[in-house]
Amino acid sequence: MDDAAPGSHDPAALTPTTTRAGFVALIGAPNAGKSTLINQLVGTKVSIVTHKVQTTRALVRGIAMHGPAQIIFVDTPGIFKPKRRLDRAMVDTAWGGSRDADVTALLIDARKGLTEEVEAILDRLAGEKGLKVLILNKTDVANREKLLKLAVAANEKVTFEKTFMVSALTGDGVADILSYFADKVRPGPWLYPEDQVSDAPMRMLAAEITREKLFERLHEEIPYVSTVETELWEERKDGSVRLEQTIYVERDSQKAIVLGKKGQTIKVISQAARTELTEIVERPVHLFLFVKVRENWSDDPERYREMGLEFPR
Ligand SMILES: Nc1nc2c(ncn2[C@@H]2O[C@H](COP(=O)(O)OP(=O)(O)OP(=O)(O)O)[C@@H](O)[C@H]2O)c(=O)[nH]1
Repeated sequence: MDDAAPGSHDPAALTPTTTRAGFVALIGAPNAGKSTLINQLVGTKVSIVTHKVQTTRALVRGIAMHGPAQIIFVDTPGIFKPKRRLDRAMVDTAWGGSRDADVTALLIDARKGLTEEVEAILDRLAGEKGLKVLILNKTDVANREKLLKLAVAANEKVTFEKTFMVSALTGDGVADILSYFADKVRPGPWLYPEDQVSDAPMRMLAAEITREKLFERLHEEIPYVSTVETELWEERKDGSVRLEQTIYVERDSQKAIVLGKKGQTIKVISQAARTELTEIVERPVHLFLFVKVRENWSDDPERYREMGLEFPR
């Protein structure tokens, strides 16, 4: 017999279910700890974490399973004052991600407190609709009195349904956030297979890892003008993976820096990326890196699409 009432076209009524699923957007100033928190919530490395700012260029989603709930996190690029075209695209993408989500969570670095950047985000967030929560991060290094003052000040500016205090680094308080979100996402079928922790295509994740290694190795201008693309991801019969990636820079002089003397720099970057990828895919990885000069890539709409960003007009 059909469970649905006669004449009902509500799909939920046709498939009675207790599962829940939905999106949570994490927004915050660069370095607030969004990537660290998502990795902690999901339990697997899906989003790159570095000590440098503005490393998250594309939306990378992590998926957490909590009882019958599937929570899909959108790790938005840090929201900051846009100057270049690429920066504007990142900011627009961040706010777009927030509007599409069931819950928007603002993450604040509690040690830094209400900086000018955070104030600007609060002002804009106050005008946005939807369910909002506040997460004060880095409690492991923040002073307790300051934390409480910060919570009060932020809540005066924006109507947050709840305020959490966590350390994304140690995991302290993170379980509470997960239970809360599990409760807030809507009843409905799961949007991804249960065992799939990330829908970020493996190619993109692999490119992010190599870009992270570039950041770590080259401290100057280079990482900001380079992009990494995975051209080939080949599963081989012997169980290993062959990966070919291209690092794009804007000038020959930058190419020389990335390669290093006798190719030493690129070798170190490649070894570090390969080690990490091998751990993640739990298989031997053969990584081949190429460096190419592509002038003005940051003005090319196609490069933006590859990074999951809208090209700003
Ligand atoms: N002490 C401490 N450090 C943290 C905590 N959470 C994150 N960090 C550190 O803060 C830095 C920035 O963390 P990320 O997770 O990369 O920050 P993000 O907000 O994703 O940064 P963008 O990608 O630039 O937007 C890293 O060095 C983290 O290790 C925390 O709870 N405590």
